[in-house]
Amino acid sequence: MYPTVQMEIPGWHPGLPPKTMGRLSEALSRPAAQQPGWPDATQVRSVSAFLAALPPLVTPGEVRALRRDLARVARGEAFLLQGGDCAETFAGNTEEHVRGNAATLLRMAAVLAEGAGLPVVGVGRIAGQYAKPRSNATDGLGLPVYRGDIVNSAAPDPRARIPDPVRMVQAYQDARRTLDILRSGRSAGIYTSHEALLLDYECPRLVPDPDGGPRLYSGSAHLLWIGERTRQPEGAHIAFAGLLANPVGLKIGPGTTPEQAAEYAERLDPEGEPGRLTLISRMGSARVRDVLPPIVERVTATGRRVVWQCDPMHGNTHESATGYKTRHFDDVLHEVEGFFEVHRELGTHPGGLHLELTGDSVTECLGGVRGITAHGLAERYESTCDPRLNAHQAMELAHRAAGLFGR
Ligand SMILES: O=C[C@H](O)[C@H](O)COP(=O)(O)O
Ligand SMILES: C=C(OP(=O)(O)O)C(=O)O
Ligand SMILES: [Mn+2]
Repeated sequence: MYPTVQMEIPGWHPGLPPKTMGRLSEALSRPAAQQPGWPDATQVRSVSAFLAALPPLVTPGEVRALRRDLARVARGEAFLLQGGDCAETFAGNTEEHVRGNAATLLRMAAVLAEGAGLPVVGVGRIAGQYAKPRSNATDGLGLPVYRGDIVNSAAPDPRARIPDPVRMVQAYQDARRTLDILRSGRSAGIYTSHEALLLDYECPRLVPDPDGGPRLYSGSAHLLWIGERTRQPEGAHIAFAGLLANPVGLKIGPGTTPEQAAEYAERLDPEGEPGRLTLISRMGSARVRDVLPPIVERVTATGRRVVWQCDPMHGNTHESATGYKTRHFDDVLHEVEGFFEVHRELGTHPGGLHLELTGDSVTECLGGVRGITAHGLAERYESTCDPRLNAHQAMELAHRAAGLFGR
């Protein structure tokens, strides 16, 4: 188990009414997993205060539009396609990269819309996907592990791995620039999302509901999700997600019991609002057909309409014979097929896909019609964390998934 930290309770948040501040403080009084060991707490406090004074990246109006769209997905009237880099990087977020990822997502959305006969809601893992939870505290070289550009640098140098809170400001600026690129292009209709992992970044981005509602809007992204490694029921991340007016996602791995899934649904969707919660299953191709059905049945029995989304990436990771962290296209496809089969049998809506992909011609995942081999991975392996489908593999998956609707 990775050590948890006790967050510092901020006393500085501008504009939050005292009652709300009390609920945020309660959330942050819980143990928070996967937070960096910042070397200088005073510096974190001043960076957080600086971040809190910066304008939101997304507006409550946009967030409400996504809530309406996800309600349609939950009712079976639309499909959700979410995808992008495992880890965005400051250096890698060029205009070409951002436009390439968005264009790939839009092309896939068109294919899926035709296959499903439904509108597709497009959400990027973009404009903020900078923080990474890790399995181990050190990497293969024995250095403190890379935790995403918002925390430290991937460079294999002990000094570069020291968490630097100023990187949170750089992440905000990079996200703003990415959004500007998205909003000025054909990709303008894509919503943003990232894992709500780094609480020192997420908390300053909260704003009160302009209509006086009890929940807080995150100005950080339209949709935030809680990861597999930080979903401890009594932990800070789940409590944080419960405060949000934004729709929230929750990753559920093969260890999740049906009872736990129902408890998450009750906790994160207390009002039973269709689409408020997206349950993102990442079971692995060998487990999805066994593990997912009782979860879907149990959550459906609570009367809630969640979005069921399949992440066929994170349960299918292995090391290649040539030493690369990779996934095989066939395993990814097999998990997607299993997900569709489960929902067909239960009569529930296979609501969406959650993918790590890029428009770049990288060689990070094996297989696909172009047949990337273990030796071919070295050609262009650029991810700083998990392997992504390249544009060809992503389109191939979209075509195969499009063929699964109504079968
Ligand atoms: O993106 C997901 C996780 O951060 C990632 O799979 C963890 O990778 P690790 O097992 O190499 O730490
Ligand atoms: C960290 C991730 O996944 P998970 O929490 O499912 O392992 C991710 O989506 O990058
Ligand atoms: Mn990942």
